[in-house]
Amino acid sequence: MMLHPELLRAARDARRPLIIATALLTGVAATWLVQAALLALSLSAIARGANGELPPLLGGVLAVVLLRARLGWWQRRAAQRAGALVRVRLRDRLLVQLGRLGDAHLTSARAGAVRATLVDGVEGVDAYVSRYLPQLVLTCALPPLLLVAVALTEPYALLGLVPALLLALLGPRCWDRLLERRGREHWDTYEGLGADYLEALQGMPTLRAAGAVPRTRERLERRSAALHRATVAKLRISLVDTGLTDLAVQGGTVAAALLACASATSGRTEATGTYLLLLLASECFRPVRDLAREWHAGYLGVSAADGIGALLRAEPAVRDTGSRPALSRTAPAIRFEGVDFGYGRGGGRDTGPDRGHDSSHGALALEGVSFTAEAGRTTAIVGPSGAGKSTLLALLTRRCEPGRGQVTVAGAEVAAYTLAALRAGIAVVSQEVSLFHATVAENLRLARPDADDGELVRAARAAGVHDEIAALPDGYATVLGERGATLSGGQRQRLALARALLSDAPVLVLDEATSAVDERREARITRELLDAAHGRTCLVVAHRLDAVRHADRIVVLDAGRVEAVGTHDELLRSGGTYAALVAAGHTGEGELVA
Ligand SMILES: Nc1ncnc2c1ncn2[C@@H]1O[C@H](COP(=O)(O)OP(=O)(O)OP(=O)(O)O)[C@@H](O)[C@H]1O
Repeated sequence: MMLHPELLRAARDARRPLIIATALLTGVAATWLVQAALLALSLSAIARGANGELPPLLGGVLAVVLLRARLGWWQRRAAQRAGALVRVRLRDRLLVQLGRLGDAHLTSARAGAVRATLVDGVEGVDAYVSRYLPQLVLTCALPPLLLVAVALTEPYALLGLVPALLLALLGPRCWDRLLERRGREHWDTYEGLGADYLEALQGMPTLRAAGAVPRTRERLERRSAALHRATVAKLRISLVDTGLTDLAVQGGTVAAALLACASATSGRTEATGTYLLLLLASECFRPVRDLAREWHAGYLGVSAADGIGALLRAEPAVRDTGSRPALSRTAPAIRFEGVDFGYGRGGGRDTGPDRGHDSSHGALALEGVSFTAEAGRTTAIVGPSGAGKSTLLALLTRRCEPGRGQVTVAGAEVAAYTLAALRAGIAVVSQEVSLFHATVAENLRLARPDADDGELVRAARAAGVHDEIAALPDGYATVLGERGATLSGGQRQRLALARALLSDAPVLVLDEATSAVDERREARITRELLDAAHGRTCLVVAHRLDAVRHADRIVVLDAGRVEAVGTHDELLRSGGTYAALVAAGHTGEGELVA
């Protein structure tokens, strides 16, 4: 009898169908009792030789059986409705929460573990709520009433029934803690195995290339064996639990039968009373037996409940406390003013759990960063690897908060906007492209569902991918494989660029968005893109400096600080990091750049 607060909270989503399911279950239990009474009367009639009484009694039994079948069908339907409601609402809440937590959470949690919680965990909660809970209510309510009925027939029978019922209900509670622990271990192992499998499948090309497939297979086999052990350990406890319940049920029924016989031979009960006593004693244990069965169905829900609760209560890295509903449609200026940021805990502004920290906790990723990306212009950010370019973009889209200083868009601090408004106003294309198993056109229209075909083509042309789309078997109606697997890396990136161009966002951020495009095309695509994005404020981080030399302004970052700001020619003239980076690029060391 395990009650988990998280599961009870989930049950509130389906209060009405659950009440109906429980009421119908009570109706089913009532039919067993009526059947027991009718059978007792029938047996008594047979014993007395009153065969004439049998037809109506047996007809009654038949009617009760039919009624039970009907009630059982309704009950299952109500329970399924309750379960479906719980599943849908819980998954909705989890998905909303995952959206709130953002990608920062998904970098710390493993995708396979989140999948297990969302799919298998929620299925377990359904079984717990729709099957176990109604049965639990019935088990708590019915046996005490039946004991009263038994006491009225033959009080001595309680001597066998009460201890057996207490043992059946309370005995397994001794194992609850152990069972809970084993359940959690089992769930953790299950989640871990799911995450390992997903990771191995997604990383199969890399594993193959590295010749690591056999090693990975061995690791997965070890994980599978660990899951097997965890399952057996859990089952062992569970079987002790079930065994104890069965023992108490069988023992109690036998004790009740013996006491019923004793009271019949001593003349304390008539034939009808004796038969009734025997049948009622058996009915006392029916809910207990059914509860044990439903427990096994709902057990997964109890194991997953902690993980579900933790996910629902997790705090996002940044809080969505802003109230500005949208970025203006005109291109805004973006300003970084004295921004410090460090990864890790402590320090910084206290607006959420993942703040930039003070320098006492280690090196800052950004320190005193100040510059302006002017409205409607293109600003490039360059610097060696680890200089802080991606961190800067993460602060702009509020995936983290500055420890000191501020980032403003159109004069308002980024925290003043709602997260949805801020992110809708900034179209980001990064190195990692998300494409979905859908047509090319559907993938493009994610950014703007109402875009017409002409707009799709214009965006695709600007991103340098139109000709390749047109050459696909069904052109824009070609279905892409999962994650765009049927395209090359460069094609995927250019599709993502076309998608960003389609969006109405007044700010366009290209974070190494052309890294998979060959060098010859990169500069041309970047130029055409920026032409197409004309009128928007563009921030560009690019690996190869040829791609950003035409930017209106170039901000040079080095070790988290702004080293210089200027045009390509100005920066070349002044020497420094930029000139060194360009020189390195020209001597074939371009990969060190940006
Ligand atoms: N999630 C993180 N946790 C801890 N440190 C991080 C994290 N992300 C980045 N860093 C550190 O912050 C610093 C700046 O990283 P950032 O990714 O912003 O650099 P970058 O200029 O974009 O580098 P690259 O050109 O290689 O992508 C680096 O020292 C990096 O190791």
